[in-house]
Amino acid sequence: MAEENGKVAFVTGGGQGIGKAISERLADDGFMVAVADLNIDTADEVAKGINDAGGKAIGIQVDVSDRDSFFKAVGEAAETLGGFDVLVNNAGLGPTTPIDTITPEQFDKVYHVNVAGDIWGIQAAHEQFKKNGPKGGKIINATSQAGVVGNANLALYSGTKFAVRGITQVAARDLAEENITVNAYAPGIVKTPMMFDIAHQVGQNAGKDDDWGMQTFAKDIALKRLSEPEDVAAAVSFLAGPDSDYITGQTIEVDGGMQFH
Ligand SMILES: NC(=O)C1=CN([C@@H]2O[C@H](COP(=O)(O)OP(=O)(O)OC[C@H]3O[C@@H](n4cnc5c(N)ncnc54)[C@H](O)[C@@H]3O)[C@@H](O)[C@H]2O)C=CC1
Ligand SMILES: CC(=O)C(C)=O
Repeated sequence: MAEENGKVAFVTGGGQGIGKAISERLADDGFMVAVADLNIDTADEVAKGINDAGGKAIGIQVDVSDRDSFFKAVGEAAETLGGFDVLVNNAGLGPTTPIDTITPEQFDKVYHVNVAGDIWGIQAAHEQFKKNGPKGGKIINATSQAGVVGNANLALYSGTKFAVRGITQVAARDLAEENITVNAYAPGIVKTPMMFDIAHQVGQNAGKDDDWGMQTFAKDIALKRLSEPEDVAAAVSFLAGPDSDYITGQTIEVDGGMQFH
């Protein structure tokens, strides 16, 4: 663990997968971390692991799709940890949705979590950053390689992740005067419960097993290995730290070389 840097980071979806790795990495970097998740048990467990390792973290329950819940959780984190410097809008839903199967209910649910959730988070963080004066703050949003190039059978998910890149660019312009940077990370095929669910459905739909589903996504990775959550956390560490102070409105692709621009 690095020495505490006196800054507070709030990570949504911090209870598992990529969000867990980000929470642990930012704690290693010296941040006090609010591990925020719909599932308070996993959030508390991740926070406990960080505290046991010598860092400082709290678990907080949040439903990112609910604006009041997001504001309440961010307010609680700022009060308990003594400030607010970085928001990682990481929570997301990734259903497999062949185009004709998408229902209005599914559309509402996925857009409320993946898109509205990011907007509520930006608003709640902005309210706190105003108290920081010229110090500003950093907002980091999760998009995906599927938000850079449309992926088969992921119309709903890909659409939300394209929207996240648009919101990132606009918020970067809107908040720049207050020294608030807004960037995004676009993971590739990461070994998490979300990706294993997608691989399972793709394999099952093709009459194949889960490994075939995963390899279907993995075949275009230039570096020829699937991503660990820690690969993504390393890029978020850069975006949360001072070395990225002159970068805003950008999406960093952390996909082992799937999409090139
Ligand atoms: N796993 C992958 O291969 C990729 C993931 N991503 C993105 O990275 C982010 C994290 O993904 P994973 O770790 O794979 O997902 P995951 O499904 O393994 O974990 C997501 C976490 O978010 C939490 N969550 C879900 N709905 C929530 C809500 N309404 N409010 C608060 N928390 C909620 C869940 O409880 C869970 O702990 C997502 O935005 C995802 O779209 C992007 C590209 C690839
Ligand atoms: C889940 C995801 O973001 C993919 C397949 O890129």
